[in-house]
Amino acid sequence: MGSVSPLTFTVLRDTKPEDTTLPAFVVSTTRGFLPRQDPITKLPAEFDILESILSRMPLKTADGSPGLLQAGTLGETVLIELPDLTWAVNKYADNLPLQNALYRDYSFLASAYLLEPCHERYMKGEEYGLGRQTLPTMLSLPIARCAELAGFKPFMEYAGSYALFNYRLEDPKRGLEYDNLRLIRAFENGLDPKSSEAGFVLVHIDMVQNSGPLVEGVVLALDACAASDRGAFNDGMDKVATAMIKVNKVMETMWGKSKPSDYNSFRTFIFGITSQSMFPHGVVYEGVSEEPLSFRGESGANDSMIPLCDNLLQITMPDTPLTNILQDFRSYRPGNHREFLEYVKDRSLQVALKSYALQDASSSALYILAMNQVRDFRWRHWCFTREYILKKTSHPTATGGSPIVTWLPNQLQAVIQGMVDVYEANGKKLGEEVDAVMEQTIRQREMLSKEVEKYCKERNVGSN
Ligand code: HEM
Ligand SMILES: N[C@@H](CC(=O)c1ccccc1NC=O)C(=O)O
Repeated sequence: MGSVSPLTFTVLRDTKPEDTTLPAFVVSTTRGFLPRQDPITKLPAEFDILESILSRMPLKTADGSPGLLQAGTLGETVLIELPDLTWAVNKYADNLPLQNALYRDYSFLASAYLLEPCHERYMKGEEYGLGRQTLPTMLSLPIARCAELAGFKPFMEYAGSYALFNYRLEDPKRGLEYDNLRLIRAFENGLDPKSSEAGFVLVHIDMVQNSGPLVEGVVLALDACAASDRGAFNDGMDKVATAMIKVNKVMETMWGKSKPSDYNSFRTFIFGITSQSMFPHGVVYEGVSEEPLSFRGESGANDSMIPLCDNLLQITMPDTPLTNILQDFRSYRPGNHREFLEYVKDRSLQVALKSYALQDASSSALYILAMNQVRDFRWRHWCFTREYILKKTSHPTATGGSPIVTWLPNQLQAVIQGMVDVYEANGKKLGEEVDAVMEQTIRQREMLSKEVEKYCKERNVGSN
């Protein structure tokens, strides 16, 4: 009676790269949230026509010549050339990493097909207007099938498609070094590795390649807390903060690798359906559903590193409609990522990680320093949003469908508040390093409030 059985979750140490019966995405201490093996680049021969359309698709193709999106002929090309290849998708049903590659490729084509008219208007300096409202069977049927097999919704996602399953190594021997990374698929100029589209995606890969030690730190902190092992707990928390320092350092390279002035042209193709003016009634997936369907678009909100930290550290978000969007985003990710995040959330509560940390001054300081990395990430992120989006476009919703001015600050203010609460609960006596961090944090809180107020006024939007 009374004892609660410990929750368990298996994090891979060996990613079993040759095993095609496991999904492409399984969390590990070595590759963290990256796929178990580098993404498949070459589809089986049955899909040659899909490959052909995708390689002709980008505004600028691999050989530098203008592609179908530049000519505005992608839609008609799909309708004329692409047969329904669902039978071929089924033929490879047992190979899950291959299904993931098919899902990536069909989702690129589906997004380009749906948003091509918006891109044309954007290039003429007009509003996005409406996208195509129907996905025809040669796209809807195979994407529904491979998405089901690979464990995704039938619309482009951050991990399974656009970002984390969209890189290849130019020289396999050099591994995941930034300069050795190339995109597999692109909408605009992304096949040129120096382009802003390539830089935008590849910086995400470069960050997530540091998530293995983050996962390791989280597992260590949880297990040590359960065993009341203070030394090991502090090591785990330190590992978490150190991994996030590295992630944040790489994040800073975004400014140089992807220019704010280039962002909005390839961005058109990564919008979703949910809460977007381009798809006011959803999209009809012909032959899949009588009712129109709606999915959120591409977003880093579907990355798993920050939700992992939120769940471990028990960061409390306010009870607002904005927080509901955050919860909804958590369903747009590989199944195993989702299960791991749920496990960490439940286990952290079960072992009362936060109160365990606050029972000891050194653990409290480490807890604040880990939170500080989450704050640092979200603050830089707010700066990105200001420079790449708010200063460049008045479109009110982000690609994932969240309100552009207020959503990110909802979470950033919550982290800041969490830090202030822990600092004050410790009588502000956690050493000089923490004092300096808190001084900066409180200054930032004021700056953020003022900025958000200014943008809300300018754009005539409420604060939540
Ligand atoms: C130029 C760079 C970036 C811009 C302009 C940008 C923009 C945005 C926007 C507007 C959102 C709101 C969500 C939505 O789509 O509705 C968002 C969410 C998010 N993005 Fe980014 N992002 C950038 C880079 C990154 C990078 C490099 C990462 C790293 C993984 C990232 C991770 C996230 C996360 C975790 C969220 C959810 C925020 C939260 O939980 O508070 N973003 N991003
Ligand atoms: N929500 C962002 C885009 C975005 O979030 C994103 C999209 C694809 C891949 C990574 C992303 N990273 C950042 O959040 C936007 O509205 O532009």
